[in-house]
Amino acid sequence: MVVTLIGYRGCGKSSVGPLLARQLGCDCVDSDDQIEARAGKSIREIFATDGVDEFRRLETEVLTDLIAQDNIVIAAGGGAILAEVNRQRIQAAGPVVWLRATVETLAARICGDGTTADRRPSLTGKSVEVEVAEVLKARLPLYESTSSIIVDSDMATPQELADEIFSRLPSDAAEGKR
Ligand SMILES: Nc1ncnc2c1ncn2[C@@H]1O[C@H](COP(=O)(O)OP(=O)(O)O)[C@@H](O)[C@H]1O
Ligand SMILES: O=C(O)C1=C[C@@H](OP(=O)(O)O)[C@@H](O)[C@H](O)C1
Ligand SMILES: [Mg+2]
Repeated sequence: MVVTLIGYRGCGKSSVGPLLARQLGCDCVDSDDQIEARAGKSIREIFATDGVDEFRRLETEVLTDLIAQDNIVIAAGGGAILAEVNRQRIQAAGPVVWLRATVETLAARICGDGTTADRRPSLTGKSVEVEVAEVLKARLPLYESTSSIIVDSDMATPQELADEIFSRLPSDAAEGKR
């Protein structure tokens, strides 16, 4: 059973993932942690030194390895759905959960998150509000079409979201089978 959490930066994938994994009795792995560990540098440094294409290559490599593990919740990065190969692999592996949120919520959470600096280099060079609005608009069809479960993250706590996702997973996923 592989459950993958997708959604825009700040929607709460990294916060909800460990809570959901606890309920499922499995581990949660954050793909950004794995990418940084493999590269030996922060995501900001990867973007600056190696470029965004190298970051996306590492992201595909990490996701592929994580999916090969059984019994795992994957907190994906917000751009994981950009590559078709990633979309196909996470869909084939099990339930894909989109944590949907408004531009206002996402911008507020990104700006209020102390880890943003190293983990979330600018994607466009524009202000956070403008970037979220533009990039989210472009990605919305991919989040929607890739997900099998959608939860609204604006008004709920991470624990409430984990509870909702757990209750909506196919029963075989909750039993540790795919
Ligand atoms: N449901 C929520 N309600 C309020 N704040 C949240 C919620 N989920 C996440 N946050 C906060 O938003 C910021 C980004 O969360 P994070 O889990 O890192 O998102 P993602 O991994 O999707 O980018 C963090 O500061 C986190 O504490
Ligand atoms: O949306 C994106 O393109 C990205 C999202 C980030 O992860 P979070 O969604 O966990 O912030 C991280 O993978 C990187 O900065 C790229
Ligand atoms: Mg994250």
